[in-house]
Amino acid sequence: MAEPGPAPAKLAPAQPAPADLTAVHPLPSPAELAAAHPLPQATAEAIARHRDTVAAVLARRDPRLLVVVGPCSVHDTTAALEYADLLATAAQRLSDDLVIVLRAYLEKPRTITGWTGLLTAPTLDGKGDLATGLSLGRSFLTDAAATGLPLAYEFVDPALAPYVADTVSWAAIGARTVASQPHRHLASWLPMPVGMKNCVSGRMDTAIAAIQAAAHAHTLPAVSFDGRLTTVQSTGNPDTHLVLRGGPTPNYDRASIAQARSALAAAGLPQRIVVDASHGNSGKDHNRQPTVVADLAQQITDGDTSLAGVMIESYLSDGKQDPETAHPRPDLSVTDACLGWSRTAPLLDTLALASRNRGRRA
Ligand SMILES: O=C[C@H](O)[C@H](O)COP(=O)(O)O
Ligand SMILES: C=C(OP(=O)(O)O)C(=O)O
Repeated sequence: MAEPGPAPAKLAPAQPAPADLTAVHPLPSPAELAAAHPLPQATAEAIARHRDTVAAVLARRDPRLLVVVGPCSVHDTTAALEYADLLATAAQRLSDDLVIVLRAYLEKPRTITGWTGLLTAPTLDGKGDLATGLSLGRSFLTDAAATGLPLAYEFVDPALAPYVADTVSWAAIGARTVASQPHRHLASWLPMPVGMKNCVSGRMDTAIAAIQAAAHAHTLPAVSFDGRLTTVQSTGNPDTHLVLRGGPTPNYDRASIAQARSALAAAGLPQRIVVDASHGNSGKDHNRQPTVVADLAQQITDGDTSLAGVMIESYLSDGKQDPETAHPRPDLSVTDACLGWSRTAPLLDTLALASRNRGRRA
């Protein structure tokens, strides 16, 4: 008879609840936060129209070009609203050719560690103060939406989406989360077009799989309006699309766009692509964004109808600063380096001309 093996290890007992209840910080429900920072009816109606317009651009029912532009992250809401006012004026002027959407990103995904954005760490010191962040963040989003601009937002933490989603007209699932099932399921539920970014590695197949997954209905957990964890049934998002952001090498060139078109066609998906001029496409050097935009403008002028949109990281001043600096400037990015406004405005004119030229060819 075989020797009996070692006794199975006992399962560790469940951890007791933390004794120090002062370490627990209850948050408002999405309904309570929305009541404190409501969207006026007229703004909510404008957001519904913006979502339809962005979807129409992506489906080519509207011939204009989508331009998602703005800071890498918002760390100073007053300065970011100053930027939004500049952009709103440009958006109005160029509205025959461009649908301009403000990057209003309040959550930052990190490769390893770093500041996670205003919503979760409003004080820049890395100390999470979610209650303050949610209040400051939603107040900013309602003010930014009041400029009349559609807002773009990357949903990093699915649990926080119900607090802000009603303000958003275009969403991103980022390069670091596009493989994640909770993010794909969230996208299937979000009531706006969602761009799926290629992975940091440069692979686009994960984003294409994300587009397919989010098109389906799913059952997912979500925080309800009154703050309870509930089961939600999504219907599937018909307006998801690919965002090329480069990887170790760029993927905005004609060959990469053609490769993306083929991959989308092979998956039975519409060949509609947004290209991010920053991140892997600029090697994170903001000075390279104008070169990327000029190349994309030429491709659009030459009649490429698969190019539905362009993303630019832009802010009031050129460059970036260390987020841990003692007195951060309000006008300078604390995450990726951005193009300053004076170098961004001419790029918007270039893209408007390219969009008009493409329209003339059609
Ligand atoms: O868009 C911003 C950054 O590229 C993203 O948050 C990742 O930043 P990190 O690689 O510095 O963490
Ligand atoms: C983090 C971002 O992009 P990516 O996911 O492409 O790195 C971003 O756009 O802020």
